[in-house]
Amino acid sequence: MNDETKTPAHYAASTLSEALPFIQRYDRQTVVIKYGGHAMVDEALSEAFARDVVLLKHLGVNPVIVHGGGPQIASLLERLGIKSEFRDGLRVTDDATMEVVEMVLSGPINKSIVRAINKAGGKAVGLSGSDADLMKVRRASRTKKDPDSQVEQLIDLGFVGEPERVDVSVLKLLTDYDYDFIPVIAPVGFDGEGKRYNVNADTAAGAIASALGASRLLLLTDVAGVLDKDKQLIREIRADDLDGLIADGTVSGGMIPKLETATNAVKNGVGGAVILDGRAKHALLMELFTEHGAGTIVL
Ligand SMILES: Nc1ncnc2c1ncn2[C@@H]1O[C@H](COP(=O)(O)OP(=O)(O)O)[C@@H](O)[C@H]1O
Ligand SMILES: CC(=O)N[C@@H](CCC(=O)OP(=O)(O)O)C(=O)O
Repeated sequence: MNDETKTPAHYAASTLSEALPFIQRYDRQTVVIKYGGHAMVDEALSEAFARDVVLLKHLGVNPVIVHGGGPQIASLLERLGIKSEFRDGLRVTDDATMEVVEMVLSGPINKSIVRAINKAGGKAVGLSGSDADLMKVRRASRTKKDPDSQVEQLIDLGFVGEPERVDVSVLKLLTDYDYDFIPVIAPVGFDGEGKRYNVNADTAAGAIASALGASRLLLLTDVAGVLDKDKQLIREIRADDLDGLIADGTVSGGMIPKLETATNAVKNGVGGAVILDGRAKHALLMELFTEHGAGTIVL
């Protein structure tokens, strides 16, 4: 049969057939998907995302979702007249901010993702890092050189947490093949005293992917991947390149914790971490089940 006589159904069937080696590669493998706040603003895209997650599950992959919600937190903080600032891509979090962060992440955002997946035929379960001892954190600290004295100064980020210990037992239970649940996790952790902490969603996803020994960590965001100074997509980054990319200003803002997460996850045994465009329909399927992949892979 030549190409002219092929119908769309023929193309669909051959696409499915070409996906076989990828379906075999990811059979029963855990893939942690970080669903960023910027990638969830469009309702049609959110529905497509939920359908793709359910399809992954039916194809034998074990998807675990960790979500963000930065823009949604920002909008509620603004409505409440609470000022917010970021340092090194992390939101400085005081008491009042923490209240809003937990309200937004563990409330409407988490539940809307759960409902979208369930509507598409999956069985999603909403959790936060505070459930079942999932994500114990320590207070995050950052330092900055004073430009005049060149002395390192401590930056206080307030209630920002860095994962210290991830207990994946609840995730193992939920994703057991007898039950087939899809965990959807809000990045709110707790410390040894039971205090709640705001964790950057990329960082949370990376820690969970490492603890699960995931084959892939997919970080969905609102850019095509990591861009160079000429705004061209960088297809591959090695862990050793990161410091240089930060130092020369190629990456900044929210891309810093994203790349730190990706490189740490790979160092900790995750098969590969990919930063990809959540605004592109079926980005997940393209990345996992086609030759082409999408975005920037960190190896
Ligand atoms: N080199 C870079 N390539 C791509 N994006 C970059 C780069 N440096 C900084 N960024 C910024 O990082 C943002 C992605 O991080 P963030 O806003 O935290 O996303 P998300 O909410 O999806 O986690 C991009 O929208 C872009 O503004
Ligand atoms: C400490 C810190 O910065 N926490 C983030 C948590 C949400 C998040 O990471 O959301 P996105 O992935 O959509 O950016 C915040 O408060 O915005």
